[in-house]
Amino acid sequence: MEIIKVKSYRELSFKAAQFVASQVILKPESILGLATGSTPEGMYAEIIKMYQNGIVDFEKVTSFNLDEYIGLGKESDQSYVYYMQEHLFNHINIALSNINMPNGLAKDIEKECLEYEERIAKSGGLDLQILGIGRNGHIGFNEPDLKFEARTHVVMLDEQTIEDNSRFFESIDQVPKMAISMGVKTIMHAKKIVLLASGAEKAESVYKMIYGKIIPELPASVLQLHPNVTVICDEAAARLL
Ligand SMILES: N[C@@H]1[C@@H](O)[C@H](O)[C@@H](COP(=O)(O)O)O[C@@H]1O
Repeated sequence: MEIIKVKSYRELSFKAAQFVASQVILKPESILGLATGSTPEGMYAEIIKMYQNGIVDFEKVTSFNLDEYIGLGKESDQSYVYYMQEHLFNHINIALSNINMPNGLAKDIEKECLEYEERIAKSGGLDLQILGIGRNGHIGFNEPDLKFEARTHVVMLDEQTIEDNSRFFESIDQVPKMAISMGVKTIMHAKKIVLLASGAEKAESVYKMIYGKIIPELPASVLQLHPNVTVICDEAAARLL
C-alpha cells in the first residue's frame, strides 16, 4: 500500500482528484468505481473544476457506484443516486447511459445485484475504484462480518453505520436498514484503488486496515492483498500511523 499523508482535507481532495484526472487523461474510456459519503465531496468539487478548466473530459468514461440504500431512489435527496447527480454528474459531460448505480428501488433486489455485477464484468472491469472507509472499517457497505462477501449483494447495515449516516437524515429512524453494495471481490478486481480517509474518527480503522490482521471483521483490511492501493489521509486520520 502506498500511503500519502496530507495536511488538510483540501489537499486530500485535490490529490484524489488528480488520481481520477490522470486515469481519465491516460485512458479516456476509463471505467471508474465511485464512492459517496462526506469524504469524497471535496474530490468531486476539484474534479468539476478540472473539467470546467478543460483539463479532463468525461465523454467516454463509464462509472459504477459502490452502493445504494434499499428503498431510496433519485427522488430522495438521501439516496446515493441523488448525491452523485448533485456532487458530480450534473456538472460534467459523462453520458447518462454510461452512469451505473445499483437500483435501490428494484423489485427483485437479488436480480439487481446479479445484473449489476454482470454489467461491471461486461464493461471490462473497474480501472480505478475510489473508496472511503467507515468508522468500523467498512468499504462500500461491506460491514464487519464473519466472512468476506464476494459479489454485489444485499447488506444489513451495522448499528454504527446507521448512527454515523443518520447525520444526513432528519432522524435516525429514517436511515434505511438495508443496502446494496459491491462485494469485496468486486472491489478487489479493480486495477487500482484509491482510499480516502479524513478526520480523527477514522484513525483507528485506518491503522487496522494497514497494520491489522486481514479479517472480515475489519473489511478494509483485505486491501492489504491488493497490488495497487493508495491511501490518502489527512493528519487526523493518520494520527496512529
Ligand atoms: N457507504 C458509504 C461508504 O462508501 C463511505 O465510505 C462511508 C464513510 O463515509 P464518510 O465519508 O461520510 O465518513 O460511509 C458510507 O456508509
